[in-house]
Amino acid sequence: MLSIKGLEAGYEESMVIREIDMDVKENQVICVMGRNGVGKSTLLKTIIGILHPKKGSIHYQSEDITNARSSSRAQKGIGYVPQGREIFPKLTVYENLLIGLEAGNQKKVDEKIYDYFPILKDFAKRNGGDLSGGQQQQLAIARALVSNPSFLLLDEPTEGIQPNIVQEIQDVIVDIKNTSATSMILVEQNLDFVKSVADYLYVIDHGLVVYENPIDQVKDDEVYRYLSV
Ligand SMILES: Nc1ncnc2c1ncn2[C@@H]1O[C@H](COP(=O)(O)OP(=O)(O)OP(=O)(O)O)[C@@H](O)[C@H]1O
Repeated sequence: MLSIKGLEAGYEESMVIREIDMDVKENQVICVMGRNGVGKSTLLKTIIGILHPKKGSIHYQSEDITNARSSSRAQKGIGYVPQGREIFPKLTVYENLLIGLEAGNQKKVDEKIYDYFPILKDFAKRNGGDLSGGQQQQLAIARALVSNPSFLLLDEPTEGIQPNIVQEIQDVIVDIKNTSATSMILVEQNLDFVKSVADYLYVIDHGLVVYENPIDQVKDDEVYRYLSV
């Protein structure tokens, strides 16, 4: 479904990700772990098209999207939840969701979004900036889901979030996996969370894949070896 080959990307002269190969199949949840600053967000930004690769290719549903605009990737069904949420603080919760609709081909906000995150219905008229961090994260995920993506990129959705909301986000990811064909790449720091949602794990270090395994073959100590500072 998504195939990345020999991907290299970075900022100006600095190469951050180097020679990354990754394959994601339909309905698969892939997790990417790694220490701070190793290039996880850079990888997602390159997949969604905010950054253009210096080398390598990205194919989505057999189509070469290596040089496609990010708006066209969104139209093709790739949704993105950036690190730090990036919701619009002066717009209401509902208006934030409408912006998510513009990215895709859906016409209205599916009630399922409110089944996932009931607080967004209760707080529909509040400004996004007045929500708690956890509620903003729910809004950021919902904003990506309203366009009914076939592929979802999630950048550290549990970072700094209270445990009950982490649990809700986990439940939503598992439900999407169980009830749709949607695939995901999830950047995450929490190995327990990863093991509860993922099918396959990649660990990145210095811009390279240094460890990969199906989740049922992942050994915690091997992963922690790459995560410890
Ligand atoms: N806009 C930018 N311009 C220049 N360098 C950047 C920019 N954004 C990130 N970097 C650098 O690229 C490297 C990788 O950053 P990236 O955000 O991809 O790491 P990460 O693995 O997602 O880290 P974290 O876990 O802290 O979010 C870091 O050295 C960072 O300082």
